[in-house]
Amino acid sequence: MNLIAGKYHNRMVRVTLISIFEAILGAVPFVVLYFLLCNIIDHTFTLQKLQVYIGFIAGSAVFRMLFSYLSVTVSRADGTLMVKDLRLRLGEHIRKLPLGFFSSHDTGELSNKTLDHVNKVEQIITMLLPEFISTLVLSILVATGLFFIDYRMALATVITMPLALGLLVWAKKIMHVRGKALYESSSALANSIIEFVNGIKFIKSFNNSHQKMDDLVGKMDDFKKRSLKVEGILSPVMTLSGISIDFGLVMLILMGASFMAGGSLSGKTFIVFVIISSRFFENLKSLSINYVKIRYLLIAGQTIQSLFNEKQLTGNKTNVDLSKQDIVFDDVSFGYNKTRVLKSINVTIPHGSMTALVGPSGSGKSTMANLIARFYDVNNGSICIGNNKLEDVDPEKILQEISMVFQKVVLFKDTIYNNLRIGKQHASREEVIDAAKRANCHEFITKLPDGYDTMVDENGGNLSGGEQLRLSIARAMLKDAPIVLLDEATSSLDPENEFFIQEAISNLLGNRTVVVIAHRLKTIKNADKIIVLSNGEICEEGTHRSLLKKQGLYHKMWQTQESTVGWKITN
Ligand SMILES: Nc1ncnc2c1ncn2[C@@H]1O[C@H](COP(=O)(O)OP(=O)(O)OP(=O)(O)O)[C@@H](O)[C@H]1O
Repeated sequence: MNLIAGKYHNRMVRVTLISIFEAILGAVPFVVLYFLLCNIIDHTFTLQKLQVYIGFIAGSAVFRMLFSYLSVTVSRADGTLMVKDLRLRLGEHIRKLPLGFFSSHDTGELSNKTLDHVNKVEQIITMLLPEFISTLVLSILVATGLFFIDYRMALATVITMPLALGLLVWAKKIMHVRGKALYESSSALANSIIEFVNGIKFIKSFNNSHQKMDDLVGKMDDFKKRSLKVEGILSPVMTLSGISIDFGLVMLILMGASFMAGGSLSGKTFIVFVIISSRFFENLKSLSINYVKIRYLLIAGQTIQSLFNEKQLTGNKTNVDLSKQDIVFDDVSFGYNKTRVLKSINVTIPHGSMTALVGPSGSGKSTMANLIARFYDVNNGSICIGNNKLEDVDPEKILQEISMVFQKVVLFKDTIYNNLRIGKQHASREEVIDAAKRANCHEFITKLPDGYDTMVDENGGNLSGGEQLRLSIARAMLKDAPIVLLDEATSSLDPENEFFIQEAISNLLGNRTVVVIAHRLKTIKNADKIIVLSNGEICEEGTHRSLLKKQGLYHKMWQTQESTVGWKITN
């Protein structure tokens, strides 16, 4: 709970104290009721006493209302602050997790944890916990009072408690197992809904909507089944626990009657016990229901905690200069899982150069780029930029120094202008336009209905693939980072778009260190260095000419591409 409450931990103590005061005030009517009953039975009741009792009850009611108001407002306000802080901390934590975490966790699961589960924690903090504490303290106070009046009768009152407690422990266990499964089912359902909505275009294009809808209905059925299972088992247990609490009243009456028959209990004490205990039992029942609710919602807290337990990338060096430095792979091995994808990579990517990564599909080109951006940490060896081992550097610092142009461009539902400014948050309009011009975007942007203020549809639906790619290059220009990772993706473009993009890429080069993941060798013919990967190992490196001379894999790939497209080698 400490991790979840964060810096608002003390505020939880404040809410607890207010609830305790509220409970103490709640005990006043019980005490007054006790004296009133004694007076009535003893025939000592007077109007004066009645006025005092009414004064006490009214006074305690006013204070209780005040505390109750305080408890609600303070717990709501604190709860809202706490939940806001929790969401921010959770977001911040998730942001710093390695990319591998996201491949092994569904979007639905993550959105469920950050939205729904956090709401459940809020429900515990703002509503259930104050009420639970207040009822618990009140029950303890009343039980203590009853013990002072007559310990035998008090024992009779609580004699069925172990049974009720045992049932509650059982309910807790059921909650833990079935509740967890219910949460998992709800995450799976959320994930399917997100997948369905995001992929609707593809689903429709493959005429697959019925099958996907069936999957979705299946998940809904599973969720319904699990909910019913939880309810179906929990309801009888809770009812049984309620009955066992009520049974305490029967025990009380039976034992009271036997004590009275034996002459060791007065009729007055007997009546006091019967009346006060019936209120006491109601309290116990609400306590047990709240306990089960809290236990159920706490599973949400545990899932949030497990997210906090995920290991972030280490490294806190921020005061380092990563510009004008070589990138050095020293005996690097890496695998996303147990299978090794990169094996003993030793290579230097010289600063200010254009270095191309080439090789068959699946040979590890993108993986090498992922490691430079430190989306993952290496398993063996090290990657250094200058003298700085990446593992020691703050991951955010690394990302500040790197621009990335991926095949799959992410555009947000916002204006073109704001989409470009993601490269540099505080860029002026002039800077944005200048970058757009250098990335060959300006012309097509100015032809759009609202120019730079045109709204981009979600995922850039109203822009062509080539236009999206050029916007992505403009972003990188604006960011002006010393290292550029570029996934060359011009193969699917028409010649005009390809020309514009090649020109934009040339403008991006400058004196930056550019690492290009190349799919077509023609585009990287003039690279300063070409690294040829095969099956996770470097099999050749050099310039285009030297590699052709070697007559190795590069030569073979070049010939294959040449014969496919019909190019002529001009050197
Ligand atoms: N997130 C991931 N989790 C598990 N395995 C992965 C992941 N990403 C890539 N791989 C595997 O790692 C290997 C190398 O993939 P990588 O994307 O680096 O190759 P590539 O040379 O860039 O391929 P391509 O040219 O097709 O893009 C492949 O076998 C791939 O299946």
